[in-house]
Amino acid sequence: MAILLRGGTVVTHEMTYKADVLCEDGKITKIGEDLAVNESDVEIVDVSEKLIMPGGIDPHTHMQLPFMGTVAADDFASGTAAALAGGTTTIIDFVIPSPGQPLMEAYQQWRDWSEKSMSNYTFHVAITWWDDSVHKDMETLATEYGINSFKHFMAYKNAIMATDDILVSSFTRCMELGAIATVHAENGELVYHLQQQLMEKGITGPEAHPLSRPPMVEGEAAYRAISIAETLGAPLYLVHCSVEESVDAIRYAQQRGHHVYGEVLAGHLTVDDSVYQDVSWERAAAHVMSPPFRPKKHQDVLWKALQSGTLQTTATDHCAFCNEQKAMGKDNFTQIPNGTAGVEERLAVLWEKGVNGGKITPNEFVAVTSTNAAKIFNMYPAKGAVREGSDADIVIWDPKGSKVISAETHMSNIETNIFEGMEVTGVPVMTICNGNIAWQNGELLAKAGDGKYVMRPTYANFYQSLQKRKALAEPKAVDRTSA
Ligand SMILES: NC(=O)NCCC(=O)O
Ligand SMILES: [Zn+2]
Ligand SMILES: [Zn+2]
Repeated sequence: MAILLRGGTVVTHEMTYKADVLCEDGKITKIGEDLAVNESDVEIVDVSEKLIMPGGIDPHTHMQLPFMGTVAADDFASGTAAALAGGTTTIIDFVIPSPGQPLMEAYQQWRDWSEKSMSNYTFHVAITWWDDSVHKDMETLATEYGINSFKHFMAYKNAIMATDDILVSSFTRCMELGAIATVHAENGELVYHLQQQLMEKGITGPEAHPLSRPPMVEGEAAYRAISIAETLGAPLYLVHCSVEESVDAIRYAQQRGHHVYGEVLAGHLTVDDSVYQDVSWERAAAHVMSPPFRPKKHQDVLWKALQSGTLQTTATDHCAFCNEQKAMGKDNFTQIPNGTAGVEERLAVLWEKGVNGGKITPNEFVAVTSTNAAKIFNMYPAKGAVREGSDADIVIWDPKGSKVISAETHMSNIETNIFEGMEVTGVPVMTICNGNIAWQNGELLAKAGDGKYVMRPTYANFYQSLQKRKALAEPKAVDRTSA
Protein backbone atom coordinates (compact mmCIF):
# COMPACT_ATOMS: atom_id res chain seq x y z
CA MET A 1 0.00 0.00 0.00
CA ALA A 2 1.16 3.55 -0.70
CA ILE A 3 2.36 5.58 2.29
CA LEU A 4 2.00 9.33 2.78
CA LEU A 5 4.35 10.83 5.35
CA ARG A 6 2.41 13.87 6.47
CA GLY A 7 3.77 17.08 7.96
CA GLY A 8 7.42 16.20 8.52
CA THR A 9 10.68 18.00 7.89
CA VAL A 10 12.74 16.59 5.04
CA VAL A 11 16.48 16.62 5.76
CA THR A 12 18.80 15.82 2.88
CA HIS A 13 22.56 16.26 2.55
CA GLU A 14 21.98 19.73 1.15
CA MET A 15 18.74 21.18 2.52
CA THR A 16 16.03 21.10 5.20
CA TYR A 17 12.39 21.91 4.44
CA LYS A 18 8.83 21.10 5.47
CA ALA A 19 6.99 18.71 3.15
CA ASP A 20 4.81 15.65 2.80
CA VAL A 21 6.41 12.63 1.11
CA LEU A 22 4.41 10.08 -0.91
CA CYS A 23 5.82 6.58 -1.40
CA GLU A 24 4.25 4.32 -4.05
CA ASP A 25 5.45 0.98 -5.42
CA GLY A 26 8.77 1.20 -3.62
CA LYS A 27 9.63 4.69 -4.88
CA ILE A 28 9.25 8.25 -3.63
CA THR A 29 6.78 9.64 -6.15
CA LYS A 30 5.83 13.06 -4.78
CA ILE A 31 7.23 15.58 -2.35
CA GLY A 32 5.34 18.78 -1.56
CA GLU A 33 3.28 20.69 0.92
CA ASP A 34 -0.21 19.42 1.80
CA LEU A 35 -0.25 16.66 -0.82
CA ALA A 36 -3.80 15.57 -1.70
CA VAL A 37 -4.32 11.78 -1.86
CA ASN A 38 -7.21 9.35 -1.98
CA GLU A 39 -7.22 8.34 1.69
CA SER A 40 -8.69 4.89 1.04
CA ASP A 41 -5.67 3.89 -1.07
CA VAL A 42 -2.96 5.42 1.06
CA GLU A 43 -1.70 4.81 4.59
CA ILE A 44 -1.25 8.23 6.13
CA VAL A 45 1.47 8.52 8.76
CA ASP A 46 1.66 11.66 10.87
CA VAL A 47 5.33 12.62 11.09
CA SER A 48 4.94 16.15 12.42
CA GLU A 49 7.82 17.09 14.74
CA LYS A 50 9.84 14.34 13.03
CA LEU A 51 12.60 14.38 10.43
CA ILE A 52 12.37 12.50 7.13
CA MET A 53 15.87 11.42 6.07
CA PRO A 54 17.37 8.96 3.59
CA GLY A 55 17.75 5.53 5.19
CA GLY A 56 21.26 4.93 6.42
CA ILE A 57 23.79 3.14 4.22
CA ASP A 58 26.38 1.16 6.16
CA PRO A 59 29.19 0.60 3.65
CA HIS A 60 31.04 -1.92 5.82
CA THR A 61 29.45 -4.96 7.48
CA HIS A 62 30.30 -8.66 7.75
CA MET A 63 27.19 -10.74 8.37
CA GLN A 64 27.72 -14.47 8.76
CA LEU A 65 31.42 -14.09 7.94
CA PRO A 66 33.51 -17.26 8.27
CA PHE A 67 36.55 -15.77 10.02
CA MET A 68 39.36 -16.90 12.34
CA GLY A 69 37.97 -20.40 12.79
CA THR A 70 34.36 -19.45 13.46
CA VAL A 71 31.42 -17.66 11.81
CA ALA A 72 30.15 -14.19 12.77
CA ALA A 73 27.13 -14.51 15.07
CA ASP A 74 24.79 -12.19 13.19
CA ASP A 75 23.63 -13.72 9.94
CA PHE A 76 22.00 -11.79 7.09
CA ALA A 77 18.60 -11.99 8.83
CA SER A 78 19.53 -10.90 12.36
CA GLY A 79 22.15 -8.43 11.13
CA THR A 80 19.84 -6.66 8.69
CA ALA A 81 17.02 -6.68 11.27
CA ALA A 82 19.41 -4.79 13.55
CA ALA A 83 20.22 -2.43 10.66
CA LEU A 84 16.54 -1.62 10.14
CA ALA A 85 16.02 -1.09 13.88
CA GLY A 86 18.72 1.54 13.71
CA GLY A 87 17.43 3.32 10.60
CA THR A 88 19.83 1.72 8.11
CA THR A 89 18.16 0.44 4.94
CA THR A 90 21.17 -0.72 2.90
CA ILE A 91 24.35 -2.52 3.90
CA ILE A 92 27.41 -3.15 1.78
CA ASP A 93 28.81 -6.46 2.97
CA PHE A 94 31.86 -8.37 1.69
CA VAL A 95 32.35 -11.49 -0.37
CA ILE A 96 35.70 -12.83 0.88
CA PRO A 97 37.02 -15.76 -1.17
CA SER A 98 39.53 -18.03 0.55
CA PRO A 99 42.90 -17.84 -1.20
CA GLY A 100 42.61 -20.01 -4.32
CA GLN A 101 38.80 -20.08 -4.27
CA PRO A 102 37.22 -18.96 -7.55
CA LEU A 103 35.65 -15.51 -7.14
CA MET A 104 32.39 -16.53 -8.79
CA GLU A 105 32.00 -19.50 -6.44
CA ALA A 106 32.50 -17.27 -3.38
CA TYR A 107 30.16 -14.65 -4.80
CA GLN A 108 27.42 -17.24 -5.31
CA GLN A 109 27.96 -18.56 -1.78
CA TRP A 110 27.42 -15.07 -0.30
CA ARG A 111 24.40 -14.44 -2.54
CA ASP A 112 22.84 -17.65 -1.19
CA TRP A 113 23.53 -16.67 2.43
CA SER A 114 22.19 -13.17 1.92
CA GLU A 115 18.83 -14.20 0.48
CA LYS A 116 17.33 -13.91 3.95
CA SER A 117 18.25 -10.22 4.27
CA MET A 118 15.54 -7.92 5.58
CA SER A 119 17.23 -4.68 4.48
CA ASN A 120 18.74 -4.00 1.08
CA TYR A 121 22.25 -5.30 0.54
CA THR A 122 25.12 -5.35 -1.91
CA PHE A 123 28.74 -6.52 -1.82
CA HIS A 124 32.31 -5.44 -2.15
CA VAL A 125 34.33 -8.45 -3.38
CA ALA A 126 37.71 -9.10 -1.73
CA ILE A 127 40.77 -9.93 -3.81
CA THR A 128 42.73 -12.36 -1.65
CA TRP A 129 44.84 -14.00 -4.34
CA TRP A 130 45.67 -13.48 -8.00
CA ASP A 131 45.74 -15.32 -11.29
CA ASP A 132 44.16 -14.96 -14.74
CA SER A 133 40.83 -16.29 -13.51
CA VAL A 134 40.62 -13.54 -10.88
CA HIS A 135 41.38 -10.96 -13.58
CA LYS A 136 38.55 -12.39 -15.69
CA ASP A 137 36.04 -12.86 -12.86
CA MET A 138 36.45 -9.24 -11.78
CA GLU A 139 35.09 -8.24 -15.18
CA THR A 140 32.18 -10.66 -14.94
CA LEU A 141 31.31 -9.33 -11.49
CA ALA A 142 31.55 -5.72 -12.63
CA THR A 143 29.63 -6.06 -15.87
CA GLU A 144 27.01 -8.68 -15.01
CA TYR A 145 26.56 -8.61 -11.24
CA GLY A 146 26.72 -4.93 -10.28
CA ILE A 147 29.96 -5.05 -8.31
CA ASN A 148 31.92 -1.80 -8.57
CA SER A 149 34.25 -2.11 -5.58
CA PHE A 150 36.98 -4.62 -4.75
CA LYS A 151 38.48 -4.97 -1.28
CA HIS A 152 42.08 -5.68 -0.27
CA PHE A 153 43.13 -6.75 3.22
CA MET A 154 46.70 -5.59 3.79
CA ALA A 155 46.60 -7.42 7.16
CA TYR A 156 45.78 -11.02 8.20
CA LYS A 157 49.04 -12.67 7.07
CA ASN A 158 48.77 -16.39 6.31
CA ALA A 159 45.05 -15.92 5.66
CA ILE A 160 43.53 -13.31 3.36
CA MET A 161 46.33 -10.72 3.17
CA ALA A 162 46.91 -9.09 -0.20
CA THR A 163 50.59 -8.42 -0.86
CA ASP A 164 51.85 -5.48 -2.93
CA ASP A 165 51.98 -7.49 -6.18
CA ILE A 166 48.26 -8.28 -5.74
CA LEU A 167 47.47 -4.64 -4.98
CA VAL A 168 49.23 -3.52 -8.15
CA SER A 169 47.45 -6.08 -10.36
CA SER A 170 44.05 -5.55 -8.81
CA PHE A 171 44.15 -1.72 -8.64
CA THR A 172 45.12 -1.74 -12.33
CA ARG A 173 42.18 -4.02 -13.10
CA CYS A 174 39.80 -1.80 -11.09
CA MET A 175 40.85 1.13 -13.28
CA GLU A 176 40.23 -0.85 -16.46
CA LEU A 177 36.75 -1.78 -15.24
CA GLY A 178 35.65 1.58 -13.83
CA ALA A 179 35.58 0.15 -10.31
CA ILE A 180 37.05 1.44 -7.05
CA ALA A 181 39.69 -0.36 -4.98
CA THR A 182 39.21 -0.39 -1.21
CA VAL A 183 41.76 -1.33 1.43
CA HIS A 184 41.98 -2.45 5.03
CA ALA A 185 45.23 -0.63 5.68
CA GLU A 186 47.46 -2.36 8.24
CA ASN A 187 50.94 -3.72 7.62
CA GLY A 188 50.30 -7.45 8.05
CA GLU A 189 54.00 -8.34 8.35
CA LEU A 190 54.50 -5.91 11.22
CA VAL A 191 51.35 -7.10 12.98
CA TYR A 192 52.53 -10.71 12.72
CA HIS A 193 56.01 -9.82 14.02
CA LEU A 194 54.67 -7.81 16.98
CA GLN A 195 52.14 -10.53 17.84
CA GLN A 196 54.95 -13.12 18.11
CA GLN A 197 57.04 -10.76 20.26
CA LEU A 198 54.16 -10.07 22.66
CA MET A 199 53.32 -13.75 23.00
CA GLU A 200 57.00 -14.54 23.72
CA LYS A 201 56.95 -11.90 26.45
CA GLY A 202 53.94 -13.66 27.99
CA ILE A 203 51.51 -10.82 27.27
CA THR A 204 48.72 -13.04 26.01
CA GLY A 205 45.53 -11.12 26.95
CA PRO A 206 43.43 -8.65 24.95
CA GLU A 207 45.64 -5.76 26.17
CA ALA A 208 48.26 -7.06 23.71
CA HIS A 209 45.93 -6.54 20.75
CA PRO A 210 46.43 -2.75 20.40
CA LEU A 211 50.16 -3.17 21.16
CA SER A 212 50.47 -5.46 18.13
CA ARG A 213 48.82 -2.86 15.90
CA PRO A 214 50.24 0.57 16.82
CA PRO A 215 49.17 3.62 14.79
CA MET A 216 52.15 3.52 12.42
CA VAL A 217 51.20 -0.03 11.35
CA GLU A 218 48.04 1.54 9.91
CA GLY A 219 49.69 4.77 8.75
CA GLU A 220 52.37 2.94 6.75
CA ALA A 221 49.83 0.75 4.97
CA ALA A 222 47.54 3.70 4.26
CA TYR A 223 50.44 5.63 2.77
CA ARG A 224 51.59 2.59 0.76
CA ALA A 225 48.13 1.84 -0.65
CA ILE A 226 47.66 5.49 -1.58
CA SER A 227 51.10 5.61 -3.22
CA ILE A 228 50.34 2.53 -5.31
CA ALA A 229 46.89 3.81 -6.33
CA GLU A 230 48.15 7.29 -7.11
CA THR A 231 51.03 5.98 -9.22
CA LEU A 232 48.54 3.92 -11.24
CA GLY A 233 45.94 6.72 -11.33
CA ALA A 234 43.40 4.45 -9.63
CA PRO A 235 40.72 5.71 -7.22
CA LEU A 236 40.99 4.39 -3.66
CA TYR A 237 38.73 4.08 -0.59
CA LEU A 238 40.27 3.36 2.80
CA VAL A 239 37.98 1.51 5.19
CA HIS A 240 37.95 2.03 8.96
CA CYS A 241 40.55 4.80 9.25
CA SER A 242 41.33 4.98 12.94
CA VAL A 243 44.43 7.12 13.41
CA GLU A 244 45.85 10.54 12.65
CA GLU A 245 48.54 8.93 10.47
CA SER A 246 45.91 7.61 8.01
CA VAL A 247 44.02 10.89 7.98
CA ASP A 248 47.23 12.76 7.18
CA ALA A 249 48.03 10.36 4.33
CA ILE A 250 44.55 10.81 2.87
CA ARG A 251 44.56 14.59 3.22
CA TYR A 252 47.96 14.95 1.50
CA ALA A 253 46.78 12.72 -1.37
CA GLN A 254 43.59 14.75 -1.76
CA GLN A 255 45.67 17.93 -1.80
CA ARG A 256 47.67 16.42 -4.65
CA GLY A 257 44.36 15.99 -6.50
CA HIS A 258 44.09 12.24 -6.10
CA HIS A 259 40.69 10.53 -5.85
CA VAL A 260 41.00 9.02 -2.40
CA TYR A 261 38.14 8.54 0.05
CA GLY A 262 38.08 7.54 3.70
CA GLU A 263 35.66 5.82 6.04
CA VAL A 264 35.51 6.02 9.83
CA LEU A 265 33.65 3.72 12.20
CA ALA A 266 31.17 4.95 14.80
CA GLY A 267 33.22 2.90 17.27
CA HIS A 268 36.55 4.57 16.49
CA LEU A 269 34.89 7.98 16.87
CA THR A 270 33.60 7.26 20.36
CA VAL A 271 35.39 4.37 22.10
CA ASP A 272 39.04 4.59 23.22
CA ASP A 273 41.76 2.06 23.97
CA SER A 274 41.19 2.05 27.75
CA VAL A 275 38.72 -0.78 27.08
CA TYR A 276 41.65 -3.20 26.71
CA GLN A 277 42.72 -2.55 30.32
CA ASP A 278 39.40 -3.83 31.66
CA VAL A 279 40.02 -6.38 34.45
CA SER A 280 37.31 -8.54 32.95
CA TRP A 281 38.88 -10.66 30.15
CA GLU A 282 35.45 -11.01 28.55
CA ARG A 283 34.76 -7.28 28.40
CA ALA A 284 38.24 -6.50 27.08
CA ALA A 285 38.04 -9.29 24.47
CA ALA A 286 34.63 -8.02 23.33
CA HIS A 287 36.49 -4.95 22.03
CA VAL A 288 39.10 -6.86 20.04
CA MET A 289 38.72 -5.65 16.49
CA SER A 290 41.14 -4.44 13.84
CA PRO A 291 42.24 -1.74 13.72
CA PRO A 292 41.90 -1.55 17.51
CA PHE A 293 40.34 1.25 19.52
CA ARG A 294 42.84 4.06 19.88
CA PRO A 295 44.07 6.61 22.41
CA LYS A 296 41.53 9.43 22.74
CA LYS A 297 43.57 12.03 20.84
CA HIS A 298 42.86 10.16 17.58
CA GLN A 299 39.09 10.57 18.05
CA ASP A 300 39.46 14.32 17.87
CA VAL A 301 41.40 14.05 14.61
CA LEU A 302 38.83 11.65 13.13
CA TRP A 303 35.93 13.97 13.97
CA LYS A 304 37.73 16.93 12.42
CA ALA A 305 38.48 14.88 9.32
CA LEU A 306 34.78 14.03 9.03
CA GLN A 307 33.81 17.67 9.57
CA SER A 308 36.27 18.94 6.98
CA GLY A 309 35.42 16.31 4.36
CA THR A 310 38.79 14.50 4.44
CA LEU A 311 36.77 11.45 5.50
CA GLN A 312 33.43 11.07 3.75
CA THR A 313 31.62 8.08 5.20
CA THR A 314 30.78 6.41 8.49
CA ALA A 315 30.35 2.66 8.91
CA THR A 316 30.40 0.01 11.62
CA ASP A 317 32.41 -2.99 10.36
CA HIS A 318 29.61 -4.95 12.07
CA CYS A 319 31.23 -8.36 12.62
CA ALA A 320 29.69 -9.75 15.77
CA PHE A 321 31.18 -12.53 17.90
CA CYS A 322 29.64 -13.76 21.14
CA ASN A 323 31.60 -14.40 24.36
CA GLU A 324 32.01 -18.09 23.66
CA GLN A 325 33.58 -17.32 20.27
CA LYS A 326 35.88 -14.68 21.75
CA ALA A 327 37.01 -17.28 24.32
CA MET A 328 38.78 -19.15 21.50
CA GLY A 329 41.64 -16.77 22.27
CA LYS A 330 41.57 -17.15 26.06
CA ASP A 331 45.29 -18.04 26.23
CA ASN A 332 46.43 -16.34 23.05
CA PHE A 333 45.11 -12.92 22.02
CA THR A 334 45.98 -13.57 18.36
CA GLN A 335 43.22 -16.21 18.31
CA ILE A 336 40.43 -13.91 19.57
CA PRO A 337 38.07 -13.49 16.61
CA ASN A 338 38.42 -9.87 15.49
CA GLY A 339 35.20 -7.90 15.29
CA THR A 340 32.57 -5.82 17.05
CA ALA A 341 28.97 -4.88 16.23
CA GLY A 342 27.19 -1.53 15.79
CA VAL A 343 24.95 -1.60 12.72
CA GLU A 344 21.93 -0.79 14.92
CA GLU A 345 23.61 2.01 16.84
CA ARG A 346 25.56 3.93 14.18
CA LEU A 347 22.97 6.57 13.36
CA ALA A 348 22.00 7.29 16.97
CA VAL A 349 25.66 7.48 18.05
CA LEU A 350 26.50 9.81 15.15
CA TRP A 351 23.51 12.03 15.96
CA GLU A 352 24.30 12.14 19.68
CA LYS A 353 28.03 12.76 19.45
CA GLY A 354 28.02 14.56 16.10
CA VAL A 355 24.84 16.63 15.82
CA ASN A 356 24.08 17.11 19.52
CA GLY A 357 27.80 17.53 20.13
CA GLY A 358 27.91 20.50 17.73
CA LYS A 359 30.35 18.78 15.37
CA ILE A 360 28.15 18.24 12.31
CA THR A 361 24.84 19.66 11.07
CA PRO A 362 21.80 17.44 10.41
CA ASN A 363 22.53 17.84 6.68
CA GLU A 364 26.12 16.73 7.18
CA PHE A 365 24.78 13.84 9.26
CA VAL A 366 22.78 12.68 6.22
CA ALA A 367 25.85 13.09 4.02
CA VAL A 368 28.14 10.99 6.21
CA THR A 369 25.61 8.30 7.11
CA SER A 370 24.03 7.83 3.69
CA THR A 371 24.51 10.13 0.70
CA ASN A 372 28.29 10.09 0.43
CA ALA A 373 28.42 6.29 0.45
CA ALA A 374 25.67 6.22 -2.20
CA LYS A 375 27.74 8.53 -4.40
CA ILE A 376 31.12 6.84 -3.96
CA PHE A 377 29.64 3.37 -4.57
CA ASN A 378 27.39 4.62 -7.38
CA MET A 379 23.91 4.08 -5.96
CA TYR A 380 22.93 7.76 -5.92
CA PRO A 381 20.24 9.10 -6.29
CA ALA A 382 18.30 5.80 -6.09
CA LYS A 383 19.81 5.47 -2.62
CA GLY A 384 21.00 8.18 -0.24
CA ALA A 385 18.34 10.67 -1.29
CA VAL A 386 14.85 11.81 -0.42
CA ARG A 387 13.69 13.06 -3.78
CA GLU A 388 11.08 12.18 -6.38
CA GLY A 389 12.16 9.04 -8.23
CA SER A 390 14.45 7.77 -5.49
CA ASP A 391 13.87 4.43 -3.80
CA ALA A 392 11.58 4.77 -0.78
CA ASP A 393 14.32 3.94 1.75
CA ILE A 394 13.63 6.37 4.56
CA VAL A 395 14.24 6.80 8.26
CA ILE A 396 11.78 8.81 10.33
CA TRP A 397 13.83 10.44 13.05
CA ASP A 398 12.69 11.83 16.38
CA PRO A 399 15.33 14.39 17.38
CA LYS A 400 13.80 14.63 20.87
CA GLY A 401 13.39 10.91 21.54
CA SER A 402 16.01 9.29 23.71
CA LYS A 403 17.24 5.92 24.89
CA VAL A 404 20.16 4.25 26.62
CA ILE A 405 22.07 1.83 24.39
CA SER A 406 22.42 -1.61 25.90
CA ALA A 407 23.06 -5.23 24.99
CA GLU A 408 19.93 -5.98 27.03
CA THR A 409 17.78 -4.36 24.36
CA HIS A 410 19.80 -4.54 21.13
CA MET A 411 18.87 -6.89 18.27
CA SER A 412 22.31 -8.34 17.60
CA ASN A 413 22.94 -11.95 18.65
CA ILE A 414 25.77 -11.09 21.05
CA GLU A 415 25.91 -10.39 24.79
CA THR A 416 27.93 -7.18 24.66
CA ASN A 417 27.59 -3.74 23.12
CA ILE A 418 30.59 -1.45 22.61
CA PHE A 419 28.31 1.57 23.21
CA GLU A 420 26.85 0.09 26.43
CA GLY A 421 25.31 2.76 28.66
CA MET A 422 25.52 5.60 26.15
CA GLU A 423 22.51 7.89 26.46
CA VAL A 424 21.40 9.19 23.08
CA THR A 425 18.87 11.87 22.20
CA GLY A 426 17.75 11.52 18.60
CA VAL A 427 16.44 8.10 17.63
CA PRO A 428 14.73 6.37 14.71
CA VAL A 429 11.00 5.81 15.20
CA MET A 430 10.21 4.25 11.81
CA THR A 431 12.26 2.71 9.01
CA ILE A 432 10.78 2.40 5.54
CA CYS A 433 12.57 0.04 3.17
CA ASN A 434 11.52 -0.34 -0.47
CA GLY A 435 8.31 1.57 0.34
CA ASN A 436 7.29 -0.75 3.20
CA ILE A 437 7.31 0.00 6.91
CA ALA A 438 10.05 -2.38 7.99
CA TRP A 439 10.47 -1.34 11.61
CA GLN A 440 8.38 0.90 13.84
CA ASN A 441 8.80 1.89 17.48
CA GLY A 442 10.60 -1.28 18.48
CA GLU A 443 8.53 -3.62 16.32
CA LEU A 444 10.21 -5.43 13.44
CA LEU A 445 7.77 -5.74 10.55
CA ALA A 446 10.14 -6.84 7.80
CA LYS A 447 10.55 -10.52 7.06
CA ALA A 448 13.56 -12.53 5.97
CA GLY A 449 13.90 -12.08 2.21
CA ASP A 450 12.26 -8.64 2.02
CA GLY A 451 15.61 -6.96 1.33
CA LYS A 452 16.69 -6.44 -2.28
CA TYR A 453 20.08 -6.99 -3.85
CA VAL A 454 21.41 -3.65 -5.11
CA MET A 455 23.24 -3.58 -8.45
CA ARG A 456 25.96 -0.91 -8.49
CA PRO A 457 27.11 0.06 -11.96
CA THR A 458 30.74 0.83 -12.71
CA TYR A 459 32.05 4.31 -13.58
CA ALA A 460 30.86 6.33 -10.60
CA ASN A 461 30.81 10.08 -11.13
CA PHE A 462 34.47 10.62 -10.12
CA TYR A 463 35.56 8.58 -13.15
CA GLN A 464 34.63 11.50 -15.43
CA SER A 465 37.61 13.60 -14.35
CA LEU A 466 39.78 10.63 -13.58
CA GLN A 467 39.55 9.27 -17.12
CA LYS A 468 40.12 12.67 -18.74
CA ARG A 469 43.14 13.23 -16.56
CA LYS A 470 44.51 9.82 -17.45
CA ALA A 471 44.00 10.42 -21.19
CA LEU A 472 45.72 13.81 -21.01
CA ALA A 473 48.69 12.32 -19.17
CA GLU A 474 49.03 9.32 -21.52
CA PRO A 475 52.78 8.83 -22.13
CA LYS A 476 53.99 9.19 -25.71
CA ALA A 477 57.09 7.77 -27.33
CA VAL A 478 59.41 10.36 -28.95
CA ASP A 479 59.17 10.27 -32.75
CA ARG A 480 62.81 10.18 -34.01
CA THR A 481 62.10 9.06 -37.56
CA SER A 482 63.10 12.45 -39.06
CA ALA A 483 66.19 12.96 -36.84
N1 LIG B 1 37.47 -5.49 11.70
C1 LIG B 1 37.53 -6.65 12.26
O1 LIG B 1 38.13 -6.74 13.33
N2 LIG B 1 36.95 -7.75 11.74
C2 LIG B 1 36.34 -7.87 10.49
C3 LIG B 1 37.31 -7.99 9.37
C4 LIG B 1 37.93 -6.66 9.01
O2 LIG B 1 37.24 -5.77 8.55
O3 LIG B 1 39.12 -6.47 9.17
ZN1 LIG C 1 39.10 -4.57 8.13
ZN1 LIG D 1 35.61 -5.21 7.93
